[in-house]
Amino acid sequence: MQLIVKKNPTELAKAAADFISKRIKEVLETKDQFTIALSGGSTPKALHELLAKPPYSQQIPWAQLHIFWGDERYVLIEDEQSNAGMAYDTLLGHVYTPESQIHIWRTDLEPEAAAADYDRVLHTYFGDTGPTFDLVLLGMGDDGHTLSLFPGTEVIHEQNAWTKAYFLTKQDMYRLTLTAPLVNRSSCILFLVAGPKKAEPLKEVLEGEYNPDKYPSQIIKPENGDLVWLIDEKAAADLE
Ligand SMILES: O=C1O[C@H](COP(=O)(O)O)[C@@H](O)[C@H](O)[C@H]1O
Repeated sequence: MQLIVKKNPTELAKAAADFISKRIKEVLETKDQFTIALSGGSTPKALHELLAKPPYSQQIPWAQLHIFWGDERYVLIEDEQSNAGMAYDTLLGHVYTPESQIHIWRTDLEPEAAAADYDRVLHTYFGDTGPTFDLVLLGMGDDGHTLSLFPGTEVIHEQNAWTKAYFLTKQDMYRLTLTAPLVNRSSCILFLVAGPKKAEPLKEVLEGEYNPDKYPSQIIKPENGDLVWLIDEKAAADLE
């Protein structure tokens, strides 16, 4: 595991953009498509806005990317809470990746059907065995959640399914999420974490006892891939 601390959210976004750009370049030297899973929430917005501009908008071969999402809120894409909607507004609307390579969760279907549809899309793309994403971008919520794996939910311990839909009582909303077994088969996982509200959960996730029911981000441990935590100084404040 690699831990990189940057001064503030602006430097964090720049470091993430450099990391992603370099990773894409390296992987595309050996194959012709790059698969990335995006995250939602507020932290990735600055990263997206940076990637949407030169030099990243020009140096990244966007047409060779296959874009997925690690999780989604069960709202239509037009809703301001939509992770896919946010990514279109801040990034995908400004670069060219063919629509057929942008794999959104079908929140126009019933929740279970949307999860089944995404499972089918993933199995069609990756097959049933072997490594999955070239890069998964993850965030961590103030409560230690990542993806839509929230504290105290059964989905944290899912062993088989690649996707899940479930009703998250505390948010009064369905959530759609990839599961840990799928994400942990990725070649690289990059957490982006910023701000003072993340300091306490981050300390517990990285230095506390293993208790993924309370801090679900602990369940993310790539089987063979790289795990990188890119964080800002405020989020790092409580670390030893
Ligand atoms: O709800 C979500 O939150 C997490 C963390 O978001 P942040 O706003 O604290 O950065 C995010 O990773 C996840 O994709 C999203 O659905």
